[in-house]
Amino acid sequence: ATKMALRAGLRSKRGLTGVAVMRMQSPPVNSLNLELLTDICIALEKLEMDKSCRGLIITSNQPKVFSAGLDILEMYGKSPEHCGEFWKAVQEMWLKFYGSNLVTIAAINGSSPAGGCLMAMTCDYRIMADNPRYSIGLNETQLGIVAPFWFKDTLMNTVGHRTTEMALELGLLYSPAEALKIGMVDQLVPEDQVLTTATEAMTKWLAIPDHARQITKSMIRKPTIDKLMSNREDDVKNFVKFISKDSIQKSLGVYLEMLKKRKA
Ligand SMILES: CCCC/C=C/CC(=O)SCCNC(=O)CCNC(=O)[C@H](O)C(C)(C)COP(=O)(O)OP(=O)(O)OC[C@H]1O[C@@H](n2cnc3c(N)ncnc32)[C@H](O)[C@@H]1OP(=O)(O)O
Repeated sequence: ATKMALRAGLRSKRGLTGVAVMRMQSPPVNSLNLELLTDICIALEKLEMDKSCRGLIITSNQPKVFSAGLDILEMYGKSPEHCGEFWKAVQEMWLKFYGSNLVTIAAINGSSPAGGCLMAMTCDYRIMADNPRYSIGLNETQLGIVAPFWFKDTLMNTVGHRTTEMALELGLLYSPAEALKIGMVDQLVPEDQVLTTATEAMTKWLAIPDHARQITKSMIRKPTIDKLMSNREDDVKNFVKFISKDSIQKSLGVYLEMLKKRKA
């Protein structure tokens, strides 16, 4: 099954060219498994190489959810080898998005916990549906797991030091209004206007000459990217060691059960 729809080189009625729209469609909740992560990375790599493409809007084709974050089933009851491969794919996704030369806009049309929030925060601009039922944030500690330093860095670069302490230690999930207040998202709009607003915002970003914007973006983000680049292998080892612990596996199992019970 295709996990993603991609429309590159989109020409809208308003004459916006060179903008791709990536719609995640991995039912039910766009949890980021190895397959979806790989598809996303390949698509982004192709767009980066396509000289006619200058911008990317990422959104969801699933109702009510942008992305449920990392697929817990990729980390629960799996071999250390599998966990290592999975983590490399998570790193790759982050590196590609955070370091992208394209203008990237997240059109967040549903809830976006943990890895979903991380993915949105790698973008240059975030527009979220103004629906109080939706939430966004890095809730890892609520699962009994610890977000790695580059999740923390991304959050810190987005909302600042003190807010990161509260958000990350408490594993807070924010309503769209709260997320706007702390700067986790940049704009709230009615649900049916998320994509059109993203297109409007894109026009503004594309008015800036690419080379000037790209060099500026790189200057701001490079130190954070370099930190992971020079620690990639250790980061994989740390993840595998941490996630393989009996106590952590037990926490993930309890959390998965809670998700199922909540549904019942
Ligand atoms: C150790 C180093 C750090 C590792 C870092 C990890 C970062 C992460 O991203 S961990 C993942 C954290 N994600 C979450 O906590 C989100 C959990 N999901 C939800 O809160 C909700 O599903 C939702 C708000 C996203 C959507 O709610 P909705 O009511 O529409 O759907 P549900 O009925 O809850 O879910 C449907 C179905 O999907 C399963 N599921 C949901 N999220 C995940 C997930 N992240 N991984 C795997 N599976 C997930 C859920 O259990 C349901 O399954 P069943 O239909 O089989 O019951």
